[in-house]
Amino acid sequence: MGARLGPGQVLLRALPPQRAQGPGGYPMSAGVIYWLRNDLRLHDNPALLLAARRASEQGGWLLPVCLHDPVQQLETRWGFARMGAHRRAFLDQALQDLGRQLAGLGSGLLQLHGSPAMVLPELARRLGARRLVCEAIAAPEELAEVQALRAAGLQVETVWQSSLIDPADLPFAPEAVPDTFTTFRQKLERAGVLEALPRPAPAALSPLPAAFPATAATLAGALRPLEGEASALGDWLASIAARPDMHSPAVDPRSSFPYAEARCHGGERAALAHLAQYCARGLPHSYKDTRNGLAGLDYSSKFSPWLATGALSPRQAMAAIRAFEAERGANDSSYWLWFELLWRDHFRWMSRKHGRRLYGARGLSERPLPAHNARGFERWTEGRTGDALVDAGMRELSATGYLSNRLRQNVASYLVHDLGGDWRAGAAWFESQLIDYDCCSNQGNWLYIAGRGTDPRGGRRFNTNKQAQDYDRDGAYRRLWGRP
Ligand SMILES: Cc1cc2nc3c(=O)[nH]c(=O)nc-3n(C[C@H](O)[C@H](O)[C@H](O)COP(=O)(O)OP(=O)(O)OC[C@H]3O[C@@H](n4cnc5c(N)ncnc54)[C@H](O)[C@@H]3O)c2cc1C
Repeated sequence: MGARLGPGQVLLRALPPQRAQGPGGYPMSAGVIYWLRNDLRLHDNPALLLAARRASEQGGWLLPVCLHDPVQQLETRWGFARMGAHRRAFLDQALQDLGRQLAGLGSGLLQLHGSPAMVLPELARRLGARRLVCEAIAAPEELAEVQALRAAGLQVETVWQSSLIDPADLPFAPEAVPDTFTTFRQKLERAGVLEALPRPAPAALSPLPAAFPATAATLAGALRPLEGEASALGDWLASIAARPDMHSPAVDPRSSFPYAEARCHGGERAALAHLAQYCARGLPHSYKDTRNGLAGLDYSSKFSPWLATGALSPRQAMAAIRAFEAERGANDSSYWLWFELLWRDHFRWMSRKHGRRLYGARGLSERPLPAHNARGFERWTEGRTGDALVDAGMRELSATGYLSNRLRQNVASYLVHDLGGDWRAGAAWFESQLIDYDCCSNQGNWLYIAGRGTDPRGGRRFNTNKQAQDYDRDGAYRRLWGRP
């Protein structure tokens, strides 16, 4: 199955004849599809718990599914694939881990190739299911995906679970969240609002559909589901099963997040092990002093790649930090982890509040449309701008899929304010490259730098020479990444 085939083509070619149907085109059967999105974990996953409950209430099966949408492989308008090789490789690690974990609970993970609107309703029909549960994501494309499933007749339940603070605990309506971060944080802290407590992982899951032509073990084989199955359902599933190009890039040993090493692998087990060792080594006590570092694993928490894929829940991370504080004392640094995780929350609420407007060229501002400096942008992506700090950062990003916050700020500012480039091209490049790509955090931070978001200060311009003096005085970082 070629990755470039559109989902429509895939289905039209591959579908076997329809089986007998019940009302609304769905045969009657007790079963629930759990569609995994950015929540690739068992711990603190209320959506999975709800799906499991629905399945057992009906005495039916539960099928965990994740999709590889070909849209991710298409070229953006800026001339590169939406999901680059590092992101794909890290995600694949996370899916393999989850597949094994689900198999351990007597279930499995089915990975399919296609868009949600094309694949999920058809899968439901063929399995005789109508119910689907997934996490809620407050971003335009993700909302449209759910709408399309409902329009296709599926009974979709979504569960909001990606923020530290539960929506019900906010001291204001989610639609009225203050636009400025400081006001948001202060109101929460004055009201004594705390993060929601993480929910335990399920101890067992309902079985896979009986009609399903594969064992849990073959399903857990991640990208090799259903080969050689003879039934029509098996043929159909095999024909749309994902087999993305699996060339994992070699990871540069200079990386601050060497995800080729087991300790930094994608997936829940590595995430939880990382969190445990981060606290056991006392690093929350020094976070605020080290967080502006540029190279190495320990200068910041490195939670973000696991948070972005959902392998780590922010509530679980915060629970570990609270336990650390209870045992070893709180200080400014451990507080600052909460502070930064609140930034992540704030960008989520902003996306939920302002919706599509945040994704337009002007953002929330009335300022003229941004220009696109095509040659400058190309030099920027390749680390050939002539600014040593920016170039070093851009090389690290494309060689490893990770970049420190300090350098993200500098390279973003340089594109927007020094090269006069379109912030959307920069955001799209980050989306393609970052293994911790998170739609709300990425969009929010780029808008913030470009002065087109909710921050009242009208943008941030970083003086990269001064930044190099302040944060890379001895030039070690620029030397480290001085060559590709
Ligand atoms: C232009 C730009 C684009 C960015 N794009 C992303 C993105 O796609 N995904 C992403 O997770 N972060 C993004 N960030 C935010 C930040 O750079 C990363 O979250 C951070 O570098 C991740 O490393 P860490 O986990 O070690 O962070 P730490 O410093 O240890 O922080 C702990 C956690 O707090 C949260 N956090 C910290 N800073 C921010 C911030 N500025 N905005 C939102 N959350 C924050 C993250 O969840 C992070 O994991 C972006 C920043 C900039 C300036």
